Amino acid sequence: MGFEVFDAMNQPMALCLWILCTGILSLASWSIIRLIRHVRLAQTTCLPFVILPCSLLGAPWQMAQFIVVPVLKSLPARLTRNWLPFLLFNEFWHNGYEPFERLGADTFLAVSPGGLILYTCDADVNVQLFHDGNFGKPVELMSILNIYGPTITGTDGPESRLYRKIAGAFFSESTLRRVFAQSASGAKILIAALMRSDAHLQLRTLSARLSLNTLCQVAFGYQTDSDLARGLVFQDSIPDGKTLSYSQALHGLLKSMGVIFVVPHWMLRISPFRSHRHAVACYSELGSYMDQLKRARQITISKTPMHGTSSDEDLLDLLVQAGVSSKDQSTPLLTNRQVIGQIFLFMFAGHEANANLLVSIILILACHPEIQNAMQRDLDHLLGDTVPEAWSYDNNYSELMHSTVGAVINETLRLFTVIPVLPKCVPPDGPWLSITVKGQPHLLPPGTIALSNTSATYRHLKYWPDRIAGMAKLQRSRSDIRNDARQRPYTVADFDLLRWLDAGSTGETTTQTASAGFLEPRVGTFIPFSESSRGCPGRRFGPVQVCASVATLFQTHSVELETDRGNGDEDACLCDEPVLPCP
Ligand code: HEM
Repeated sequence: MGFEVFDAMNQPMALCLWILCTGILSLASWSIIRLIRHVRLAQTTCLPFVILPCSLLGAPWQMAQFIVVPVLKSLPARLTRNWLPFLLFNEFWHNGYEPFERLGADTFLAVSPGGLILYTCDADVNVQLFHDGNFGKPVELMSILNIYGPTITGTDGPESRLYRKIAGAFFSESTLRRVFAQSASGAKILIAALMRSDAHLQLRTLSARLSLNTLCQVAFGYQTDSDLARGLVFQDSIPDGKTLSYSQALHGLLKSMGVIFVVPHWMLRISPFRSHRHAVACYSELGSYMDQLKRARQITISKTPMHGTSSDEDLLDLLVQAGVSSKDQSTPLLTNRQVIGQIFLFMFAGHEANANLLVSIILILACHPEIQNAMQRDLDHLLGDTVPEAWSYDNNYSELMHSTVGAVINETLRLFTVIPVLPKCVPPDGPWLSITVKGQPHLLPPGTIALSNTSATYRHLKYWPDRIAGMAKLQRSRSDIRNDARQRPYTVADFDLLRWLDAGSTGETTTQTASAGFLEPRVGTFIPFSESSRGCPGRRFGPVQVCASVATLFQTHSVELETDRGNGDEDACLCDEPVLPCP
């Protein structure tokens, strides 16, 4: 009797244990079989490869890394340093070229049970990935952006090309004129906000609000300077029927995209976590803002048939018109979901990178007063005492971009690259594709993901010799520096304007060329906006916006590091008088 009770109690537990063990064993066998298969595939390419326990892009790693990475990092570095960096997406920027250097290859495959990923920082391979039209975009990685409808980025092939074609007319010279003027006007409002004593704690938020407001005014005819002024003091106006302002909804959503993408929305609504309920509120309120925006423009267009003639068409005109039938077009080119999908994508892609770039510039200038001083000298020379309202894209932009201002923007884009890796892929249902590495062709199997690592390319000494950090290295051995993450010889220390300004007069012309003394980087070595058919459509919009903002901010004001807090922390703050004289 006693034994029967014991058996009965343990049967469920034994069953669970058996299922667990069988599951683990099956998963392990499946992983080993797939790994062997992928290693064989990697061998056929004749490229160097490194074996990883899982794929950087796989869902299991994405979910488990927050627990596993601290454990792996606590192990002796010699056990992990040759492979772990290739699994740490968020550290690609920090690591720069170092993991490639350690491995001794600029192009190699990472092989795991999840598949093959090509990592490269070789300029020639970058060029092939961007310009060979056979390489596609791994849309499944980008489908997180399709939360309101299919987007230009979350699709590939003819569909993505259609969205691009519709939006293309917006990126014209007349738009750039508006961007320049609006950015200067917005930056004046930002100055007032930055003068507040706690502004340095909100630099990123303030910059994002400025950038979003500029984009909205120029691309969607939405928001005003007064909205910006209120937004920058966190007194946004919230219309009746809403609980969040438009920018609160968008920025709140961008923080929680993952959860919105993965978890059913009804679950988020009843979740005990406030952050979940907030995420879904941001999602639905932003959806409602975009819908209202679209409907209002539809009404305007239908009432004024001449509205949106080619010179004054904004992006919203183009998208809304593509979503309605007309005399020439009996079936609309875009469905409602496709229109809203593009509005969302452009709202996101059109302001985030600019905002981050402006913040990086402000911080880097605070770290380098001598560079700030030089830039202000150029601003004095080019703009004198004229007010921003008197400046224009036609008269000032090109000159500014060939001066220290352009050098600051480019050097910041190089060292603080906004997107640390650009993904491409060999289409899973297509043929093997060839890439040439150091003159040798290699065939990549279908389904291979290719990551062009811009952070590593921009810190590759072959393309970007470290003229300043080289001096420091004379005093410390390279391996000392490499093993001490805090002392790495790049980023802030490596910020060097003369690369861009003195290009014609340095030995760098062997690898790079110069136009009117301003560096034109060798193709494939500087790709902040990506290239070719999937390159950034805002590649001119972004610099125009940032250039006008920087000129406005720094013509009359300076930033300096606030170092008197006694806790060793340093922040940037804005001063109404130039800290350093601008002779
Ligand atoms: C400094 C500012 C900017 C930087 C550094 C930047 C950078 C980039 C990069 C690197 C990509 C390619 C991403 C990839 O291949 O995965 C991209 C794509 C894109 N960017 Fe920008 N961008 C900037 C500003 C803008 C602006 C102002 C707009 C629009 C007004 C914009 C709209 C887009 C769009 C729609 C895409 C997706 C293109 C596609 O998937 O085919 N960007 N951007």
